[in-house]
Amino acid sequence: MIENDAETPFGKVGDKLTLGVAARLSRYLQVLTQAKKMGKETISSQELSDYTHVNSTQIRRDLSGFGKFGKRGVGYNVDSLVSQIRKILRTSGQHNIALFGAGHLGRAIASSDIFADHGFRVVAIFDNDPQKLGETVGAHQVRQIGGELRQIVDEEDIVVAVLAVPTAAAQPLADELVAAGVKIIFNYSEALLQVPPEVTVHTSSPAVDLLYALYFYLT
Ligand SMILES: NC(=O)c1ccc[n+]([C@@H]2O[C@H](COP(=O)([O-])OP(=O)(O)OC[C@H]3O[C@@H](n4cnc5c(N)ncnc54)[C@H](O)[C@@H]3O)[C@@H](O)[C@H]2O)c1
Repeated sequence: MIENDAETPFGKVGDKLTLGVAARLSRYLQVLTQAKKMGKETISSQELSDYTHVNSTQIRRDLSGFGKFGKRGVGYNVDSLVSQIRKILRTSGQHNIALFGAGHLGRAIASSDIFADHGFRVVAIFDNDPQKLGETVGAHQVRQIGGELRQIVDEEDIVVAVLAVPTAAAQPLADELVAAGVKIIFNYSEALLQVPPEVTVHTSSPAVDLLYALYFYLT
């Protein structure tokens, strides 16, 4: 178990990680979480490399501080690595999400466990189409975004807003979310969102992911 001020290969647990380290650890975590779901108990650095495209020397270096369970020939213990990396990424525990847009994508997200697997829980779903109000999507009834957004963000302890709305709707919505105190926006639209520095935007684009895959194919 890593304490909050414990040393890790990346400094103390409370220290800020570089973007590169955070990105690599997130990718390891994604693979490890899936491996755990599939009942895999150990994983080698080569397997992690195959799934993440990070070279295995870099992986061994990143995980060298976790050597206690990175036994030669056996590989890393999946369970231990998941909890250690979660601790370093400070993603242990539950984090609440509000979903905006109850259309095709919003419904798919609300009914799947893609976020739940990583400790994220959808606690509210919003849509501005009056016809969708009150519809049940996943485990929730669709709500309308109203003046009480800040109150809901506070009461439900919402950390992340997931935007599954048309591109044209994304910026005005982001402005409302920033005003309501949301600190992380996960944007599925194509909009290039402008937010103040204290707010983080992550834009998910399958085409960009595909370009990344293409790069490995071509090189
Ligand atoms: N990155 C990805 O993997 C990915 C995949 C599919 C779709 N998308 C994007 O996700 C978005 C949604 O796609 P979709 O297919 O679900 O569209 P959709 O039209 O089925 O659903 C959009 C929903 O957003 C609602 N909406 C519009 N303005 C809103 C606002 N201001 N507040 C709250 N709700 C609002 C609409 O009423 C509708 O229910 C689009 O921007 C699309 O390009 C991204």
